[in-house]
Amino acid sequence: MAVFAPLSSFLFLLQLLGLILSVNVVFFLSFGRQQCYKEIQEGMYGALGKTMEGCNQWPLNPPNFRALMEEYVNLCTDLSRKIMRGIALALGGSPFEFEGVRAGDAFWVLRIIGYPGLSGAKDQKKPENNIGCGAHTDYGLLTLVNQDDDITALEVRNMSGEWISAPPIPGTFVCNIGDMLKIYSNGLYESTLHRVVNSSPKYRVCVAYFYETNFDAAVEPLDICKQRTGETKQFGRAVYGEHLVSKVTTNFVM
Ligand SMILES: O=C(O)CCC(=O)C(=O)O
Ligand SMILES: [Fe+2]
Repeated sequence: MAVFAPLSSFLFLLQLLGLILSVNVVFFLSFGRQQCYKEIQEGMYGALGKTMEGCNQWPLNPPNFRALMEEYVNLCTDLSRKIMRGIALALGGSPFEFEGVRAGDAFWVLRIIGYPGLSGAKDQKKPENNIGCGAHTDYGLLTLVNQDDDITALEVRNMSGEWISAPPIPGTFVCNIGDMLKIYSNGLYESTLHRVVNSSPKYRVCVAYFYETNFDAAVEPLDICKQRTGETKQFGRAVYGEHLVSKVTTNFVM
């Protein structure tokens, strides 16, 4: 997990999202979590894409919400592609390792999450706030986490197995490495286990953008990474769309 400076400040957007999250308008609702996906047209990926086909449902108010979110997604996509070029170079490849059939048509997910503060959970007589996000790894290549500046809630498990905080640094994103990058890099990059525990009294908002491979990419360790890790393939082949569908259908069952 690493921290990167963003292209610009999105404070205004977070304020706007605070407003949106207080009313019941959703794309795909599960307790304060709203998400949209890069749209998959009918038949685009055959049986592989069937579960994910359809359009995002945008709220009509505020009227510029959709345009703002689409602009945000475009900026995050450009930034992520640039970061992936840097990572490709760092792995010893060409800057374009993650273009073409790998991530030239990168799938993406945008998730807007609201975590109630401790005071909101008091009436349930819970000693601590367990309305959060359980330990998991992200599925794709990279995640850009845009979190409230004044609440430390995101935790990461380090190599010694301890949970450590990833405190917000104003003006930056936390960047998670996802499962597909772990496979491509043959384990040189770890998809970091993380979770969210909001122990503050304040409602926390996070906007997480997930930069993925192509939906139908068949992901396996890159030769350049195998050479650096003793030629042994640590992971088998995984089709990103299958991995996503299996996570989505088991993680978000209502
Ligand atoms: O709320 C956060 O800081 C992270 C959320 C997260 O890990 C996720 O949505 O995958
Ligand atoms: Fe995550």
